[in-house]
Amino acid sequence: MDYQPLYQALSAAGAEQWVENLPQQIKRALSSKAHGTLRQWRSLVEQMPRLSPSSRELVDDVRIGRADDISDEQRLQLEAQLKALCPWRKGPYQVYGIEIDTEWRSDWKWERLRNHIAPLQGRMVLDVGCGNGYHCWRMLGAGASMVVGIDPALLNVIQFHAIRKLYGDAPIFVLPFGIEAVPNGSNVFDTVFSMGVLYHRRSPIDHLLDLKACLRPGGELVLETLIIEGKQGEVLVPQERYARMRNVWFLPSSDTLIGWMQRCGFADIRLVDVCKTSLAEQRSTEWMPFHSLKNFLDPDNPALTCEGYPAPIRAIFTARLA
Ligand SMILES: Nc1ncnc2c1ncn2[C@@H]1O[C@H](C[S@+](CC[C@H]([NH3+])C(=O)[O-])CC(=O)[O-])[C@@H](O)[C@H]1O
Repeated sequence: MDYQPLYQALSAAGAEQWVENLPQQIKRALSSKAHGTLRQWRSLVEQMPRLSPSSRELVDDVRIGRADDISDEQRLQLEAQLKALCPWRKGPYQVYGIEIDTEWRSDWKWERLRNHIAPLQGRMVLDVGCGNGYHCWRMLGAGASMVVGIDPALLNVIQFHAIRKLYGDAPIFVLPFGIEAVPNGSNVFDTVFSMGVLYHRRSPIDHLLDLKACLRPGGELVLETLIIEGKQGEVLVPQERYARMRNVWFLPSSDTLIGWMQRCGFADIRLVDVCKTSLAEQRSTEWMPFHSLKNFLDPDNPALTCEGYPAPIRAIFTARLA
């Protein structure tokens, strides 16, 4: 992938210090010898064909090309290549007539927030914990001038490379590391998204401060996370697992989280959506055949997780950096 447009945009925006290290950071992560299957995944993407899609839709879904752009044989081969990158968690994607039916209906989350955020037209956007980049594509579709996603899970990054190859050149990049690898002096983004990440962080306040450090003054934060119902000051710290996930730390009430955001210096904080995750939004599919939400809830009481905690409720907040 040609990262030059990314380096140029970041340098022009004033993040020269990051750009100095970025090529090394990317190279190191994508050639990690500690990761057994990484080389296999990368060669799978290399073997995928460079096609010319007759259409590219990003506004209302992510749809690249049509079924009749390629032969049946080509489609079967492409489908097998994409399946070799399973499990696909975030999507859905339609590519050359292949429906990648992912574990999550990530498009539903986008629907819940799209009318509440500052218009992305011409904005430089960072999506922290972007998964395989599904929402990054929707951000590009909403007119962002450049979208940078970051995610430390390498299968996600490789899935993004696959979709990016099928789509063709575009100002969209997914970088193979977490928020902690973004250095000081990267406060160049007009909008920063953090969706589904805060509860994975052991220090939620530091996460909010890290997000703040990526925003230019006046920029917008879009924060989506698991919450609990409760008053100001209430927060759930699961004893061990939450909905079978080991790495879940802080589930605040919405008022508690608003307090944390205020304390971190965010202004105009708005709670724009609260939604109980349904079994239709997160489920096992042909493209993610493992256990999903249904298996993580109490079989006798779907209002509870199998550990006895309140079942997942997700909230979306917007805020501005004063
Ligand atoms: N330190 C970190 N820095 C950045 N990303 C991280 C970090 N730790 C984990 N992640 C990444 O954050 C993503 C969270 S998933 C949300 C995806 C998308 N945003 C969505 O809203 O659908 C939600 C979930 O699976 O619980 C994963 O892709 C991790 O690899």
